[in-house]
Amino acid sequence: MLFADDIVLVDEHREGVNCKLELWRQTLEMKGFKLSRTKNEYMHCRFSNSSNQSDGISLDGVGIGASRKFRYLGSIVQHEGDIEEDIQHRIKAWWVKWKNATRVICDGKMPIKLKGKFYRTVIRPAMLYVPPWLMKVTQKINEETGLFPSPINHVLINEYLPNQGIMPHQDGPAYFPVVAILSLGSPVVMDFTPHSRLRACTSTLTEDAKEERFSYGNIENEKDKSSDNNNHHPFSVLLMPRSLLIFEDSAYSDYLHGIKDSVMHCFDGVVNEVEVLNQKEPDPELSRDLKSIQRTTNRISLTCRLVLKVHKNLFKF
Ligand SMILES: O=C(O)CCC(=O)C(=O)O
Ligand SMILES: [Fe+2]
Repeated sequence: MLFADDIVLVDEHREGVNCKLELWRQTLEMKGFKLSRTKNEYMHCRFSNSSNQSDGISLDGVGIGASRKFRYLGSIVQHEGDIEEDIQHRIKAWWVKWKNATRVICDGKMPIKLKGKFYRTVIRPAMLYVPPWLMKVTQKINEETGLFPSPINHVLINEYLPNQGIMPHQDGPAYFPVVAILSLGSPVVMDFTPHSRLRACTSTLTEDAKEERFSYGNIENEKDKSSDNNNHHPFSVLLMPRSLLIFEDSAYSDYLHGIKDSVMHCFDGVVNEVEVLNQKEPDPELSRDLKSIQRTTNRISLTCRLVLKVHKNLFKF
């Protein structure tokens, strides 16, 4: 039995697709093939956000089902032109491969020499390899921002459960001081708090501020330790899905950034609040009235940075 898959018929108009489909059907049937009515689907793309709707596509007079996305040659194409699902899918596939590879390295029974060989031939090339889809993302960030002096060479991919965040921290001197964070999945609020060396008096803690310090659990949150007298005030940013946050200069060197370990995030007073309230299609996890987010799905972030110096023999077995 012969089987053909992954065929896409494209046209600007519904009539065009219907004609092409009919031609395909007739040609295939002449050669003894059959087009499956259940497996074929059509997708109407709205890349230009135009509102005209398709009336549907039919095969031999019978309508076929509509789809909002499809997989073609390994890529997921979405009807509104987004690439979010594609990226999430590729990250998941990569994680599975990575976990399998690290299982070998962590295997106590494996001789150290063999581990070294496995590291050099499998792990290290995988770590230094930037897949083309990710390269496209980092190149676009480089080109659009013009903030990195050379190509981004480090992307950290984090996945957060709905109650997970990241403790307040600084990214440190190993990186060029510009960070670009691409967010996918659940929206969250990222808090920026001035570094303690920039706060004048720590003895004037207010009760509110003391409470804030412990709101991250047992990690000391330095937020509001004192209201500093040098223009370094805490602030927060709402990170919506598919948004790109870039910070540099004093936001990099003078502030800690963190995300609360909580399923509920309040976005009242975030620096980009207006942008959120103006959104045409609000995120289902976000309540405009309560100015809060109820995190129900995972969040994936791609933190893109430039490592200034890569040590060749960082790990040696
Ligand atoms: O996941 C994020 O949005 C932040 C990650 C981060 O700050 C880091 O990895 O240094
Ligand atoms: Fe960070």
